Amino acid sequence: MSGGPVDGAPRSLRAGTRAAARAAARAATRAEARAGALPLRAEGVTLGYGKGSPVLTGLDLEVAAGEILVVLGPSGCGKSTLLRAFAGLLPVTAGRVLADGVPVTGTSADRALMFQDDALLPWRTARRNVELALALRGVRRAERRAAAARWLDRVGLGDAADRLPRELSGGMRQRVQLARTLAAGPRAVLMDEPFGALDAQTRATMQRLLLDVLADAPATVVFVTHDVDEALLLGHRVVVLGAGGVAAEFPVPASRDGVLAALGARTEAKETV
Ligand SMILES: Nc1ncnc2c1ncn2[C@@H]1O[C@H](COP(=O)(O)OP(=O)(O)OP(=O)(O)O)[C@@H](O)[C@H]1O
Repeated sequence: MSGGPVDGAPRSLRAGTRAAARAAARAATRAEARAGALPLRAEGVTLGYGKGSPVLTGLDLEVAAGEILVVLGPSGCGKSTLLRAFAGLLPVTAGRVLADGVPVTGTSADRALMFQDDALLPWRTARRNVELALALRGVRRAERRAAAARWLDRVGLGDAADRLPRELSGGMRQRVQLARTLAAGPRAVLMDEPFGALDAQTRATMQRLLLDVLADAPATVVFVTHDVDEALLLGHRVVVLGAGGVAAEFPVPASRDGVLAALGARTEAKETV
């Protein structure tokens, strides 16, 4: 007997079945990885610095596992402050920040932060910058090199692995940062205007790269930007922060004009806020 019905089927049907099986395996891997993404939640959160008046008051915000939530809002409204609280770098004055239902009391490798500023160690090559993140995550020395090489390849920098940060362009350095951030397998990524300093073309490349990489290694993302188009391109949902808390919320696709109106910006005059 010649196996099951697939073996007896015409060649095109067998190929189709194999392709379907591969697609199912990919979907299963993605589902598995997505189950590892970290749900985040702010419950009645008040945040501030020292004795000054609070920056955010009684904020309620939920970020589902695997969701890309983009946070917009005028300068100084507290976007970075919110990210710091999710990262565990800033304690709440009131309320609770929860990751996977557990109160956040400090930093964790599960929750990675990526800034606009170039935070690479200047004396380490691109590869060794990525390896450092893996070492901090407890990856064994023998595996670090191969994993770092894979991630640098993934962001299109396989040939630049042995260059120092000063030998890389701004866009290349941000790509190393992205590789370094994601190589450590964080379950949530908190991104503070990560592409804000890049030229339009490099920025578009990075946006595509981020979505591409997240499709293979899903994580929950909270992404702060001033760019409405970037928000609508990347986000599953957009939240606009106003004085003290959430001023408006939009599922994506959302109307660009609606988001701009919530920001109080004049549609015809403003691309970014
Ligand atoms: N380390 C700090 N100490 C004291 N005040 C701070 C500190 N960091 C931020 N603030 C204040 O908290 C408020 C919110 O700042 P935050 O950086 O969160 O705003 P933002 O919305 O991210 O602004 P931007 O869009 O300009 O980056 C501002 O009034 C800021 O001056």
